[in-house]
Amino acid sequence: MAIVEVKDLRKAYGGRNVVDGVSFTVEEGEIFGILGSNGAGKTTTVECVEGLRVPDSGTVSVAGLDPVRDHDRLTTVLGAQLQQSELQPKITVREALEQYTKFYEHPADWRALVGRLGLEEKLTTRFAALSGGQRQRLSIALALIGNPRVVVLDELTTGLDPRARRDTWQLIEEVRDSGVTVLLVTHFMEEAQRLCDRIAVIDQGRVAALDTPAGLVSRSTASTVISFTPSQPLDQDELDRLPQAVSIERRADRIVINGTDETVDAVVSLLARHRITAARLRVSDATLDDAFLDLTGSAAPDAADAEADEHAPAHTPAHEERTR
Ligand SMILES: Nc1ncnc2c1ncn2[C@@H]1O[C@H](COP(=O)(O)OP(=O)(O)OP(=O)(O)O)[C@@H](O)[C@H]1O
Repeated sequence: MAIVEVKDLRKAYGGRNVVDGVSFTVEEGEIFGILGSNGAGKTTTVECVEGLRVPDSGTVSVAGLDPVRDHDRLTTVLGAQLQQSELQPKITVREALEQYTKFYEHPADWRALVGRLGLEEKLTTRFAALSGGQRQRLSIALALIGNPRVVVLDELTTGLDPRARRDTWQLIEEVRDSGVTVLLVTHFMEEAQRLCDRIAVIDQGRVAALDTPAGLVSRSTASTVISFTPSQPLDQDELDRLPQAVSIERRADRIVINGTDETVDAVVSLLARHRITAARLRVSDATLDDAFLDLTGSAAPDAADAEADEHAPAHTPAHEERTR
């Protein structure tokens, strides 16, 4: 059963459509990913779901509620990840949990959440003294305090080191396993591939594709990657004529080609024709990065982008129209 329904959502700023007819539904119990490059319109989309921005047109429904019109009731079904700026640096973990508990009529027991999220030892620690990973744990705890049916996590693991990121992935899976639907906004291909049941790839305000991670990879035209080191130089014109090759890269002495099984057959014949041997020949399935490139025409946003974002100024104008 769909718990979030977004239909033909549109939002423009300064005459530019930043969300341009986005539609998707999130099924109860899934981790649904919104994946896209910087500025693709991901946050604007989920903030419309959270009722923090007012759509220009289109409809959004969360458990049957209109996020803007029914905002008070929405907070009982939807938990949003805390923005760091919303907590005082001096507040302790315990104080934050107690304060948030008061916002809800039927809150979860914060002590149980603290146990689940491994924050027991940190109850008297001030927010400013928490590590990035601990802040994210607190952020998840605060999003879950109202016993929501859906949580929205926007770039939750940006800025975390790989270990803390993996720990956070496990927590997100545990949240889903406890019956809460997760709407996850991310830059990270690996994160999307590992966690999401389905992914909407957003490109320039539109849904470029919506499928399972495996479905996105297999529907991309470049579903296979072949790489090898030829024993003699290969003529570029001949490589360019390979059927269904989406990209051909030379990396030092290696050639890496994204294509299909037909491309692989053609590479093998080409090598045989010229009596060229291929050292360290590898044929593998394409990854979500390859599919992303194929679907959006731009390279997958990588960790470096995300780390850089951390230090970029937040979009403050959006908050002017926040409804809470
Ligand atoms: N309140 C606003 N006023 C003007 N422009 C805005 C506002 N909010 C967002 N934008 C612009 O809309 C576009 C989409 O922004 P959005 O934050 O939704 O993208 P995003 O996919 O979440 O990007 P990122 O990954 O960088 O956060 C961007 O070009 C952004 O600068």
